[in-house]
Amino acid sequence: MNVDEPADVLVVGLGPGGEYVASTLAEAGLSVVAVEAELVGGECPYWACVPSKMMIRAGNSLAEAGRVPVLAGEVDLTADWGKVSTRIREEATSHWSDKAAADRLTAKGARLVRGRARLAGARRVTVGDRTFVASRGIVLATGTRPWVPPVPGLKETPYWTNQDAMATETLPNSMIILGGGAVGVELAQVFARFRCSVTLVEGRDRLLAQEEPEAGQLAAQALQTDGVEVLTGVQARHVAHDGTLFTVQLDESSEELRAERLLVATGRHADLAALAVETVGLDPTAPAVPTDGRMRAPAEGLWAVGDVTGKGAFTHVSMYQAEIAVRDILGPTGPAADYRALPRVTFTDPEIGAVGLTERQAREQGLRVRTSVLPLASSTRGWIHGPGSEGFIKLVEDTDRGVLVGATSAGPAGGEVLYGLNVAVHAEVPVDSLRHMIYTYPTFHRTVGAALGALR
Ligand SMILES: Cc1cc2nc3c(=O)[nH]c(=O)nc-3n(C[C@H](O)[C@H](O)[C@H](O)COP(=O)(O)OP(=O)(O)OC[C@H]3O[C@@H](n4cnc5c(N)ncnc54)[C@H](O)[C@@H]3O)c2cc1C
Ligand SMILES: NC(=O)c1ccc[n+]([C@@H]2O[C@H](COP(=O)([O-])OP(=O)(O)OC[C@H]3O[C@@H](n4cnc5c(N)ncnc54)[C@H](O)[C@@H]3O)[C@@H](O)[C@H]2O)c1
Repeated sequence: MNVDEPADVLVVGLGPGGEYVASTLAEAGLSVVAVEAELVGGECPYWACVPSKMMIRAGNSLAEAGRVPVLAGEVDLTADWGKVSTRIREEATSHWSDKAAADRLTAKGARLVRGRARLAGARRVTVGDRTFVASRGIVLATGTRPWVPPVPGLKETPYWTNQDAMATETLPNSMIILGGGAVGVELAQVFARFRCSVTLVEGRDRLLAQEEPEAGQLAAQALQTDGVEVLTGVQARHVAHDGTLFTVQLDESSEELRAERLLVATGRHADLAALAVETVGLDPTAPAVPTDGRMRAPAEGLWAVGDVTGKGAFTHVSMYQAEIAVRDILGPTGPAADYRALPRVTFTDPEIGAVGLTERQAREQGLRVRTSVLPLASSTRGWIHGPGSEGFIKLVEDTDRGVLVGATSAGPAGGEVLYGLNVAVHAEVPVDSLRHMIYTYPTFHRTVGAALGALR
């Protein structure tokens, strides 16, 4: 007969959020059982942020070299994907081994259990035929999986998800990407820069649909400059694979796309049914685990952090929430989770950084707003920079309070320029104060000063 195995805290899923919670609580002396079905570290280091940003760094170096003839002379350029895939295999993922991460976790005192966990009532979890019981509670940090749309034929084909794209040692000559969110646009640009012929299909009327319309337009222009065919406002109606090529039929047209590979980047979903959340009274069909400001879920002894909470599928959100959950468990508690100044960066070239609300979201919330949009090219730094200086600063001000509630900084280093805007939105720095700040000359971020003056 199996005996219940006790712990203070059970952590289910060891992506960035779960790993932080498990190791910090163990280091603080709690008895922690940490359960992981795949790799300790989760999506980010092996299949997502880190390898994709390595690809982007490589693609950007090609693009920058391509700008040399305008600025500095001649280059003889040969793109070699082997260098990228070797770096991902050897430097980033150690051949997709989590030994270092697992050792780091257990060295801090957590007990690592490998397997897929299911909830089994309050404070109870099963992994295979073992049952664990937590005296303090359970932290769910199980992330999301790719969401594959119900397009007829698609499921029967050998389509790629982000995992295949990160692991590939060779690039196809041609690729269709379904989905023009962050994954789709970042990878479309990388692959195109490595001479793959890419068609990007986005069902909504613009790329990066959750961001400002100007951001989507800029991303589309940048991709087209790199040779990507960008199709927006169209859905795949049927997908087939003949053993060599994919065929994608689009709606409202007789056009058929053909390519060697098909990457599905149509979003992600949390599988709450697989976690048996109904055993603790939660809805297994919900898109996310609901959480309060302390990352507590509405069930006894249950916390959730990361993508599974649906508060923003970003590693920095997961880490932020993990810290709040740890503080709630160990004490003393600090400020509650606050997503007003949620920053995000799409790492295309130009980078598209954004924080807080878009203009539309602000207006939908009933705020009286003033906005401004200024192109970087009109600034001294943009003009000096020359090729590759595309971008803009957009600001959204709540005029009643005189503070910025949202901003976008797109351009070279747009993700770094975002930092100042992130502080302004988070700390509610008065616009009047920002307007009288000194902005370094000649920087890209100096356009923020000009955009503040242009708020209408
Ligand atoms: C291609 C791509 C690029 C990205 N780039 C960025 C970026 O540049 N910046 C950024 O901030 N974000 C990026 N993201 C998003 C980022 O990867 C996620 O937000 C982040 O990984 C979420 O972390 P998490 O803590 O929720 O756990 P995850 O990383 O999702 O890991 C969850 C873990 O839980 C495990 N698990 C699930 N169910 C169970 C179970 N029942 N039992 C045991 N274990 C289980 C899984 O095996 C997994 O290891 C990117 C995503 C993709 C797909
Ligand atoms: N730089 C970063 O921080 C970064 C990079 C990559 C991913 N991420 C995170 O990962 C998550 C997943 O990214 P994603 O790009 O897969 O999802 P997403 O939800 O951001 O975008 C998916 C896109 O696919 C489109 N789509 C859905 N069904 C479609 C269909 N049948 N045909 C054509 N288009 C369709 C949607 O309209 C949407 O624009 C994001 O939420 C993001 O937070 C972050």
